[in-house]
Amino acid sequence: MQPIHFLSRGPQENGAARSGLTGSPDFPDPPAPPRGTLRDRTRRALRTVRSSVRSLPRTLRLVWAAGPWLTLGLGVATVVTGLVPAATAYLVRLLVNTVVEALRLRDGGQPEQLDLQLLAWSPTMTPLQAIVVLSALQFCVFTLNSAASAVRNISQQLLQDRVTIIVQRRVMTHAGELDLAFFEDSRSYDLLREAQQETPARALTVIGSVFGLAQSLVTFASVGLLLFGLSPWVAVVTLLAPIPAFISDSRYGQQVFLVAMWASPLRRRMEYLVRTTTTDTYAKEVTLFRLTPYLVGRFDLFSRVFYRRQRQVVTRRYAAGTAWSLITTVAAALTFLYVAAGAVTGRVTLGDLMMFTSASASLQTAIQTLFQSLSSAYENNLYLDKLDELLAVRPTIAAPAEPRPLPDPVRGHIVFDRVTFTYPGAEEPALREVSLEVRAGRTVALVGPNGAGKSTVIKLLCRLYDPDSGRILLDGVDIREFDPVELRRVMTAAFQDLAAFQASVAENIGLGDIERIEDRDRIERSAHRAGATTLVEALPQGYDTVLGKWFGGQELSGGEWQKVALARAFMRDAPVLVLDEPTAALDARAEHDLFARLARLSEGRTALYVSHRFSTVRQADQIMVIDSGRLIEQGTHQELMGLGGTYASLFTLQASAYLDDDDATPLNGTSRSDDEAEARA
Ligand SMILES: Nc1ncnc2c1ncn2[C@@H]1O[C@H](COP(=O)(O)OP(=O)(O)OP(=O)(O)O)[C@@H](O)[C@H]1O
Repeated sequence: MQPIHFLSRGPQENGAARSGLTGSPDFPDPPAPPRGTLRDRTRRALRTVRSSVRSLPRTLRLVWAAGPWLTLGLGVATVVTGLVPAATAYLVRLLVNTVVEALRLRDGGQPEQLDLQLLAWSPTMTPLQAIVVLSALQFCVFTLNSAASAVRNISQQLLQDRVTIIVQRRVMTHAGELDLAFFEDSRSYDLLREAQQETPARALTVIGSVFGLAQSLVTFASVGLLLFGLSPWVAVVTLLAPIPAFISDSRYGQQVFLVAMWASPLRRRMEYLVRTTTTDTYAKEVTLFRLTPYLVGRFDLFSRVFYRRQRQVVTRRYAAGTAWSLITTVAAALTFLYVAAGAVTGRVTLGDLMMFTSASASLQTAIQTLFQSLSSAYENNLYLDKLDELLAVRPTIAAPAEPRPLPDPVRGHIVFDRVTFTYPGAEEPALREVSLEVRAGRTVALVGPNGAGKSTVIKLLCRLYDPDSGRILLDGVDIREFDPVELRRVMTAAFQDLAAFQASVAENIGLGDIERIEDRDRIERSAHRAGATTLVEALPQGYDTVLGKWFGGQELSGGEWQKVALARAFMRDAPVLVLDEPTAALDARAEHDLFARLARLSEGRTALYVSHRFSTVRQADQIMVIDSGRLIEQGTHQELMGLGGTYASLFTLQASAYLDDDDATPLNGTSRSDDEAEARA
């Protein structure tokens, strides 16, 4: 996996306090962007502009991919609404000048050349007629503006939904290609959360800022031109006045983002606490142990720290913004004074003054929107970077350039050749120099104390991870030479921490071979092999019964879910069957029945299973005992009992739990094994 550079661990991630429940909510200041001199700030503001402008094509590509027609609609509406302020201001000028002329004529003045370029085609037009035409034009402009606003709102809203869908879809598809290791790393979890939750929520602001930028640019250019015609320096002052506010805002925009990233671990804890009090899996214990007040208390603790920080940044940002925008207000007042004075001395007409009033107000708004959009585009850009960062994470377990075709048929001969493996971030290897051989068609049981490395063997075999050293061979070929997708096609598995899909029984089983999800015969056969037929038949709608509470379905017991998951594993015609404690929740009879039939069920497949129940383990063709990441014993039940080692002691320990204490054989198992056997018994 590529290193994730940005996501520095928050303070809670360091040291001992990594628990989601305990630990200090100490939340030192996030890194503040350096204050620097005015020059530094200006440079930073320019960087913001450059970065925002550079990000535009990417954002536009995203929006375009979401809906080309909607984007076009939004584009046209943006240009139209962008031109409206200039058109309105210009019409106001013509209208006021015409009214002044009409009043002059009424008072007996001589007709003057009306400054009505628009009406030049009809020099004979009276002022009254001109007023009617201008009012009609004004009406057209307003109507056009309303229509354009409607188009803009519709396309913006729809585009927002489309962008959200597209981003979520991309994240889903990409997450499906990533390694298991990615999901087991808390930093990746943050990245995934940012990309998946923040980015779609940013869709509105992304679109808003891009098109807001475009609209204000159009207004800026058209109104700027009008003002320039009136007085160049008025235009320049009006255009430059909002820049200080922008420089201030670009600093805070960056800080808001930094705070959000810094608070990510904190928010993850808050989300976790919400989940513990609102999710069914926790409900029993939370109620029984009366944990809610404690959990809510923890939530309060984290949320206070989070909120305090947010409040600080948000207030500072907007207070500073308002203070700086005073400069803009002062400049606006001065220019207004100048133009008004010009109207009194006759340097400009009354129409010019009205046009200036209307135009400068629109220009101020346009420039502010322009700068805000730049800041916001910059901020959104940082969030979109998160999405890109996620999409750039490549699985380390990828197909080789020229994958080797799988043997046809796959026999299922498995060899671990001095395999050592350490989990990412772990200090000790989970497996050390493990060498083992499972001959094709055999049923092999992996046993050993908790944390011994049994599941790790299974994960490596399914190529969810790659070993640090050593090789894993399938039918004599290193599994890294195959395409992992092809490799997993020849394996089927059931795990203890099974996936309970909120779907019908048939679908839950059919997902084991997605191409045959409609094949009811096969689904029923798989259920039969897993010993789930009686269970399914007792359900109200049989195979069509929806399971799980999410969508109002029927809840199953742990063991019943396991039977369904087992049936799913049997759906696939895979030569290698892997069962990682899939029977821990089954009752003794169900498990016994399953393993008694396993050899037949596996139908010549290689079956590798992990179990802590020695009564079933003994039926395996071969038993491998793993302890502390090493293979320490292997053989049949008889051979291992004869050996009198760990297996024999664990077996005897478990058997003795069913007998009187007096009958129990003295043991020499490790203390971990003792705990485990006690728990299992
Ligand atoms: N995702 C992981 N990241 C880091 N360490 C892990 C991870 N999964 C397991 N380990 C560690 O690797 C070691 C072997 O774990 P493994 O799950 O293979 O044990 P196991 O024999 O299957 O145990 P159990 O009987 O409890 O299921 C343990 O010390 C465990 O803490």
